[in-house]
Amino acid sequence: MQEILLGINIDHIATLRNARGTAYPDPVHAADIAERAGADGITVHLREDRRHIIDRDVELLRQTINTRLNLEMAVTEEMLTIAERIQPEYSCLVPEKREELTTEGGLDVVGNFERVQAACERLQGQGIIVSLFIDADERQIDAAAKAGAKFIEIHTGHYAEARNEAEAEQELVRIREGVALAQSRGLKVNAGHGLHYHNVKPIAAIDGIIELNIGHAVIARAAFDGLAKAVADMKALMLQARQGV
Ligand SMILES: CC(=O)[C@@H](O)[C@H](O)COP(=O)(O)O
Ligand SMILES: NCC(=O)COP(=O)(O)O
Repeated sequence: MQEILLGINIDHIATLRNARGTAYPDPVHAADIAERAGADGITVHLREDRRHIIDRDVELLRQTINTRLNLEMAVTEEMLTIAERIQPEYSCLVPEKREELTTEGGLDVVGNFERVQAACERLQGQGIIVSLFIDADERQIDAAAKAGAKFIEIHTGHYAEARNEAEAEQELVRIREGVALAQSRGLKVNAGHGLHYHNVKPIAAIDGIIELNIGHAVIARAAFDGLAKAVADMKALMLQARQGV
């Protein structure tokens, strides 16, 4: 049986921090906990609007991560320069729209071929492994291979957002076929986006997928799994104060 790896996306630790402008919760601390719990890599998306992860986080994570840093980024000169300076193990090129709540689809490698190819060449020339975040679409997979990327990350958002079982099954078939096609083109395959505790198993079962990148659902689950202790710790502190401890 082939092993499957888990990359944990910690963007939304930073979302929570930035909501109050505090120094906590700290993505560096989150990465440490995730790694100790078995994460095989840490993923962050440095968005152009810096709505969650900021440059300082990426710099500190680069110094502290013990597994691998996967830097998700738009294909812009600004981000390419940052990646060259930070030297993540992986750079995942993603599409970005300023007004979107989260990434809405895969990168259009066909429509931006020269730009993506040049970015692959530039980053891989620096020893950074490039992954292209794309839909399970034959034309995009072919273009990704032609652009020289070593990996693709198949966008599982359409599967995650399926409105019924038939739609989910249709998306699963598309993803399975995409994985097989990508492998036949010499690409290594990761997957991610919108995966959670109730929809991950059929994707994780697909042979050939090397790693799943999962963030939002894990951070959301952590809030509830940790809530009872957090409340009890606060109450204990207050009672200690009344007892003069
Ligand atoms: C590329 C991808 O699927 C996710 O990493 C997503 O882009 C994360 O960004 P947000 O956390 O802002 O949704
Ligand atoms: N590339 C996908 C990712 O990093 C995590 O996406 P999500 O689980 O936060 O939707």
